[in-house]
Amino acid sequence: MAVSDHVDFPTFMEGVKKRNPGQTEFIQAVQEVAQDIFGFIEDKEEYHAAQILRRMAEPDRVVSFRVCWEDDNHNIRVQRGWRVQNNNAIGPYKGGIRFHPSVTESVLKFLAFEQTFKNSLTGLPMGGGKGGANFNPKGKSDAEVMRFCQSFMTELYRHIGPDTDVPAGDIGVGAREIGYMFGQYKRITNRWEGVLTGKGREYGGSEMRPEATGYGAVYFMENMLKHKNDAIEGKTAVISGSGNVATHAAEQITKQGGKVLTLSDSGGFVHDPDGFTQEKIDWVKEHKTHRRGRMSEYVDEFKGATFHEGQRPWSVACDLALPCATQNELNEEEAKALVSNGVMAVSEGANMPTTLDGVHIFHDAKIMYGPGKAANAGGVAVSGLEMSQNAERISWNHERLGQMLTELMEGIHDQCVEYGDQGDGYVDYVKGANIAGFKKVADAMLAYGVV
Ligand SMILES: NC(=O)C1=CN([C@@H]2O[C@H](COP(=O)(O)OP(=O)(O)OC[C@H]3O[C@@H](n4cnc5c(N)ncnc54)[C@H](O)[C@@H]3O)[C@@H](O)[C@H]2O)C=CC1
Ligand SMILES: O=C(O)CCC(=O)C(=O)O
Repeated sequence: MAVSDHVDFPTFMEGVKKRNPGQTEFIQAVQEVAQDIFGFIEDKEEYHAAQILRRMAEPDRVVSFRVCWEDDNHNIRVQRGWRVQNNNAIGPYKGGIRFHPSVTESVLKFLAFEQTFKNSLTGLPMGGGKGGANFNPKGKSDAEVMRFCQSFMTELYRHIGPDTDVPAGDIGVGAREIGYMFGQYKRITNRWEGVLTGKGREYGGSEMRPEATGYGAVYFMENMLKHKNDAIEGKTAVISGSGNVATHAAEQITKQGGKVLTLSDSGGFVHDPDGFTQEKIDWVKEHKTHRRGRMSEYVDEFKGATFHEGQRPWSVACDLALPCATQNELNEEEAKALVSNGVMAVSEGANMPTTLDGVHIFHDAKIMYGPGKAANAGGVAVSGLEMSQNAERISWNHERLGQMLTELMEGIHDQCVEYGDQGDGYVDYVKGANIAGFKKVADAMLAYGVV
């Protein structure tokens, strides 16, 4: 193979910006990974010569399609759907589907890129993908959501399959939406196969999948603390979001003897100084998932709590922080506030919730900082186990899956330490996750030659 010119990091990023104009989230995600990978491959000519990072930052394909549906008033609505298939070097494309008005091609490309590294870290055979639509399920009836999901799957089904691409849930896509989409896939193809994960338990879903991302993010936090001979018990935690990831993270912090002080939604955050008990968390789950209500209503139900309209929770003093809502929800100023209030550790349940400037603040302060691609990998890991169970036509019990999740998160933590230990007692978990995730995918790509 010819020896290539070594492109340096700034030149590489110039190219990424030029080829992806205006795709700020995608550029941000690539930059965060590339700065570590350039250090790692500096003396490794084979990765340069084969243009591995350049190829990883160019999705295998981006499918975009029209999603047409009829609302309850018989108006015809038109939305745009996408599936980004980023990389399948180590297994079928795998990653969630997001329904939210903020969805763009840039957002889905960043998520599919991140997913490639995350899935590699799990050690399971899964490539990276992500999909979604700029559809807002908020305020829609069940019948409207069903018609949208059916229309979305009527196009998506031809691009996916149990050995090709296996989507799952993400923001705005939970058990209800997965049910409607799986039903439509089965109806069109006349095949019952494990083409989606996060399914209901009655029809092939896995035990522990609903809990896996939030619990996993707390297990990652637990592992970071354990590495420093510390524990969650007795610590206060600030959590953003109030969806699947946030409520399960809150539940697991509480189970381990921590005190959760906040939860939030796009309207603002609730501060409950008495802590979110299991009873309160169950109320939030029911309120958000079934009544589809707002967090502001929490203070009518539980006295002593306050609602902070239009604000995010990072100014509340805490030992632990878990951003579990969405991308770029924790900026430089907010990171500074957390650090000056004495935060010890951050574990990201959401994907890329901290801006690049915010990440620098955490690094400079040398606090324990677990990036999403490592800390929230428990969800996709249990999805991988759902695929295995579906393929074997078996189902494992809650206890067994709980044990497997615990071990998977410990394994991910240990890989981060292996590649991120700075030798002075500080572990750069971002660097560790980026390099460990990169290496497996890169080596598989090298094995395939130029494809
Ligand atoms: N569901 C899963 O298994 C996984 C989810 N994630 C990530 O976790 C995050 C949350 O996802 P889920 O809990 O599944 O979604 P969800 O739809 O269950 O909940 C999303 C939560 O984020 C809040 N939110 C959305 N936009 C917001 C904004 N602009 N400001 C403040 N809050 C906002 C919503 O109110 C809601 O509480 C996302 O970043 C997602 O990509 C990561 C790994 C797996
Ligand atoms: O379970 C899955 O396949 C998707 C999980 C996901 O979208 C994520 O890890 O961000």
